Amino acid sequence: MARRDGGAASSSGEFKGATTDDGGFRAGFAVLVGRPNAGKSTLTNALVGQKVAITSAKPQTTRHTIRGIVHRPDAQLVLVDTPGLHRPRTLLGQRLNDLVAETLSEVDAIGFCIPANERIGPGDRFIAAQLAAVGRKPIVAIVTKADLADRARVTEQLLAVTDLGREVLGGEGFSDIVPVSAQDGFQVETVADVLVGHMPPSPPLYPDGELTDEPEAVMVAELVREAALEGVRDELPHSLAVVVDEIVPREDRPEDNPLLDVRVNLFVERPSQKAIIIGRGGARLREVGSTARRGIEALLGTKIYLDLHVKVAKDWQRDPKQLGRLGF
Ligand SMILES: Nc1nc2c(ncn2[C@@H]2O[C@H](COP(=O)(O)OP(=O)(O)OP(=O)(O)O)[C@@H](O)[C@H]2O)c(=O)[nH]1
Repeated sequence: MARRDGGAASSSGEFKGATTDDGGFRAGFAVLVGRPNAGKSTLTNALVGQKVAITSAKPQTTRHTIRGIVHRPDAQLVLVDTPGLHRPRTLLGQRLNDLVAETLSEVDAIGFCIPANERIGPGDRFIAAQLAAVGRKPIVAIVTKADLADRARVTEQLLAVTDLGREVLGGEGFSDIVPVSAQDGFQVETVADVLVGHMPPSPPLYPDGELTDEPEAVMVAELVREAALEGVRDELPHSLAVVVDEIVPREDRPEDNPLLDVRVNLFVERPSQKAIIIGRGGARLREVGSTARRGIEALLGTKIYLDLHVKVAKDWQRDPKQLGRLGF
């Protein structure tokens, strides 16, 4: 474990408490950005305390903006989990980046996730430059995966992140720098405190207990997507789009034992990718189906029949009409 004595470094030298001066409530929006695999989804889940965003060992899995809501007695923090900011290579990439830019302009604070165990690279610099362009927003640097680095390495990374902030943002750089491990809970509270400190005085924005405002279909699609990408090669995440066709109650079921029919289409770009998803004799698709079904049943709280169809939609990433049809 890296730093148990952590705490947050604030450029102004003071720690910003959660409540307003008059002890009032704070509420607002924060977004976590960072390159693919930086740990954004895992941190969102740790902050919210329940699995809402979908994590995966493969980059680029968070295609939709998913909000998790941190409810506290003194504050409400609405977290938006974006896809990784990255250089646009395809039309889809451009649309994702537009989505990110739009999201950034609407939030009260930005959490910039940088893994403790990897050197700062061109991807991080690119994102930092994008953030600098957003203007005067509090940007909190969050050094993630602190459990994967020893104490000396975490310290070194905190210094490197400080330098990056001063260099790219100018002045004092990042408003705060916080090391965290979402995996073992180290400093997750501190990240929440620091982000809440940047929220404006406001009554709660959402009713208590609400964890996400994503439509169920999007979360169902994400669960299928996560299952389909489990253990596959790097090229597939970009080439897979999952669209829920329908979720309908099966007729003639007893009231105390309902069943939902969930029909989902998986679009890939090439027949070879279709073969990967389906597997020999359909074995892999069956596995994807049963993994996704368990998640969807837990999400919807009812038994489902999951019907998966894999289709080839050639170059769907580059074709605006296809993108529209796929819901992007
Ligand atoms: N050891 C350790 N692993 C972590 C931690 N946070 C995330 N990970 C792992 O890092 C990988 C990527 O984490 P995600 O949370 O999916 O990363 P992301 O930034 O949301 O990734 P994209 O959706 O691709 O943008 C997963 O395998 C996580 O289990 C952490 O605090 N400690």
